[in-house]
Amino acid sequence: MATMYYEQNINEDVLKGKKIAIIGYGSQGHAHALNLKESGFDVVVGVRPGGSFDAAKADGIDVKTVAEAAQEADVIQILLPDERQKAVYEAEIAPHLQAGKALMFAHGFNIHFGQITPPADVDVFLVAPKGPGHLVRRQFQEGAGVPGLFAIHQDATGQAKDLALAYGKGIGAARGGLLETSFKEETETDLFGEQAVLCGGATQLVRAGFETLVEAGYQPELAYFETLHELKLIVDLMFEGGMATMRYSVSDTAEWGDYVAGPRIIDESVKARMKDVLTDIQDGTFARRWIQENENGRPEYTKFKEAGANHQIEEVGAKLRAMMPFINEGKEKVVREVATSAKN
Ligand SMILES: NC(=O)C1=CN([C@@H]2O[C@H](COP(=O)(O)OP(=O)(O)OC[C@H]3O[C@@H](n4cnc5c(N)ncnc54)[C@H](OP(=O)(O)O)[C@@H]3O)[C@@H](O)[C@H]2O)C=CC1
Ligand SMILES: CC[C@](O)(C(C)=O)C(=O)O
Ligand SMILES: [Mg+2]
Ligand SMILES: [Mg+2]
Repeated sequence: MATMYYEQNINEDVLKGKKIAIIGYGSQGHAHALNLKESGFDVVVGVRPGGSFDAAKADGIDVKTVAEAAQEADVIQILLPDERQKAVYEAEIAPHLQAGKALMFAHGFNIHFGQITPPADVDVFLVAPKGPGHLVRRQFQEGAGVPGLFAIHQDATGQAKDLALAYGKGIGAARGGLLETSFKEETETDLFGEQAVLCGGATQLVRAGFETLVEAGYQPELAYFETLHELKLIVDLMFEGGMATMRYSVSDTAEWGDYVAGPRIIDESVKARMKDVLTDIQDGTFARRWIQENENGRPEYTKFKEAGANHQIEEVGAKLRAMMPFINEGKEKVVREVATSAKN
C-alpha cells in the first residue's frame, strides 16, 4: 500500500521563514511560485532576463537572476526544462549550495540518470505534481489540488521529509494527496506514463482514429469531434468515477463496442511494446537518446514538432474551437503561451 499524506497530516511551519527560490517560470515554475506565495511562503523566482522574467514580474513576484535567487535561498527548486538543468545547475546554482540548504526537483531525471551530483551536505528531494503546471495553478485557484509524489535522495539536515511535505502542501498537492516514492520510481513511471499513455499513447490513438475516418471519406470536422473533442468528455467521466462511471453514462451499445472492439485495438502486442518502452527507460536508452538529441541541437525533435503542428487535425480543430470560446474561458494563458511559444 502506498503511504499517502494529506493536508491535515502536514505541518508547514518547517518551511515558513525559509526563502524558496523557484528556478524557472514556465509551466511548473509559475504554478509553484504563485501557489507557494499565496500559501504564505517567502518566494523568489530565478530566471534569465527576457521572456518569463517579465511575466513573473508582471505577476507581482520577486524576480532575480538564477545565481542571485540561488544565493539568497534556503530551498532551491529547479523548474527548468530537464535538458537544461545540468548546465544551469553547474554555472549558477552549485556555487551557492552551502551546507544545510535544500535542492529540489519536480522530476528525478537529472539525479537518477547521473547528470547532477549535488554535494553530500545538502538535502535533495523532489515534489512532483502528477499533472501539467497550468492545471496545478488552475486547480489551486479553484480550491482543488493536483496530487503529487515526493521522494528523498539525501537527508543531510534530518528535515528533508518535513520540508518536502510542507512544500507539497504549499503548492496544493496535499489537497489531492502526496504519495511517498523514490527518485528511481518517480523517474521511470513518469517517463513511462507520458510516453506510453498520457502523451505518446493518447496522441497516436487520436491521430490514428482521425486519419482512419478521414481516409474512409468522412468529414474531417466530424472526425475531430468524434476522436479528439469527445475524448475529453469521456475521460472526464473516468476521472470523476472510474471506468464504471463512464460506462454507466454511455449507451449500452457503446459499452458493448468498448468490450469487443477495445481489445482488438489495444491488444497484447501493444502491451509487449509498452514493455519495450519501459525497458528503454529503465536501462537508460531513452535518457541517452534525449541527452544526445539536445547535444545535437534537436534536429529530430524539431522535425517531429513541425509535423505535429502541420497535421490536418490541428487546422480543423483550431477552426472548430474558435466557434466555442467557452472552451478556453479562464484558460487564455495556456492557449496564448502555446501560440507564441518557441520553447528555445
Ligand atoms: N510541464 C509539466 O507540467 C511538468 C513538468 N515537470 C518537471 O518540472 C520541471 C520543469 O518543467 P517545465 O515546467 O515543463 O519547464 P518549462 O519548459 O515550462 O520551463 C521554462 C522555464 O525555464 C526557463 N529557462 C529555460 N532555459 C533556461 C536557462 N538556460 N536559464 C534560465 N532559465 C531558463 C524559461 O525561461 P525563458 O522564458 O527565458 O525561456 C522558463 O522560465 C522539469 O523537471 C519537468 O520534468 C514535472 C511535472 C509536470
Ligand atoms: C504527462 C507529462 C508530464 O510528465 C506531466 C505533465 O506530468 C510532463 O513531464 O510534463
Ligand atoms: Mg508527469
Ligand atoms: Mg514528465
